[in-house]
Amino acid sequence: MTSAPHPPRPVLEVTGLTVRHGPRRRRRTVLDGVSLSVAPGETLGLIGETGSGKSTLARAVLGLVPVSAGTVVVDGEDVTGHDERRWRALRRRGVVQYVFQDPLRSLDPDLTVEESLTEPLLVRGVPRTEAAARARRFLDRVHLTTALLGRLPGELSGGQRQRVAVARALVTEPRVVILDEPVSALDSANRVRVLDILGELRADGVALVFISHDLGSVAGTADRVGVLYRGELVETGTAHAVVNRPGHVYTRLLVGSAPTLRGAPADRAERDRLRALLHA
Ligand SMILES: Nc1ncnc2c1ncn2[C@@H]1O[C@H](COP(=O)(O)OP(=O)(O)OP(=O)(O)O)[C@@H](O)[C@H]1O
Repeated sequence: MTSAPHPPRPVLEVTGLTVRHGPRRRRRTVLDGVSLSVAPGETLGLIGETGSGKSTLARAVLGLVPVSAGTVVVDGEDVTGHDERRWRALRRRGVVQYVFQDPLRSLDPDLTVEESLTEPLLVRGVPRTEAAARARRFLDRVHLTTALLGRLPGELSGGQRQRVAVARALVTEPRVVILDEPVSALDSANRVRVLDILGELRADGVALVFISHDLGSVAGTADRVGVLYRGELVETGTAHAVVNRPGHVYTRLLVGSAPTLRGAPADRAERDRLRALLHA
């Protein structure tokens, strides 16, 4: 008798994550008991309106904001109680990487593309020739030519810059890459290109957390979608299920407001009804 294969161990496991901001008497809960997990090669889309806590969740996973309760386990390592020294060591190993909405935040304006791509490797002790070879390989991975290696970020188009930022996140061969609104600053042609590249990464076994306020960008790329609403994860499911059978009122409103997702958008009266329910 053959036993069923074990599901792969998640590379990111967040359990009951709670983040509160502000001084004690005016403390606000920004994330409230959020639990999620991402498997190798899986893309989790995280959507929510502005202020719902998406960036806070990403920052908490990266040790950039203090966690009030809950745990974060990255590649089997509980990082919740890590001090700054252990975080630095983890970041240096490049296990988790972060790509910002604005690639100029991910890239040093004074470093050439080649320097941006080799720097994370050189600090880890990778020999220069190997780092240079890897930089070329990952530039190719994001469909850019080596002719760009000598350019500064300011000498690239927005779409090229974002692809360099993705390549830089990938050179350390991370287990998890968190992309915070990676396509929202791009025009539609570049948006499609970057989304295609993210789709291709799945085959490499990299786990992606793709954060966006736009369900339309996420639904085509993500295997599963989580919906954050006012700091709570109100819904998770396959992209197909969330789009076709949204459970939470907020998700129904999101789906109803995105005409390209399911043919016709919900009519105005239906959207007004859902909005009224949300704010009741
Ligand atoms: N350091 C902080 N101190 C106090 N409040 C904060 C802090 N950082 C974020 N917040 C608040 O936490 C809430 C969630 O913010 P967050 O940036 O995570 O939202 P978001 O979903 O990423 O929004 P956006 O889509 O606009 O980037 C917001 O109300 C924000 O004002």
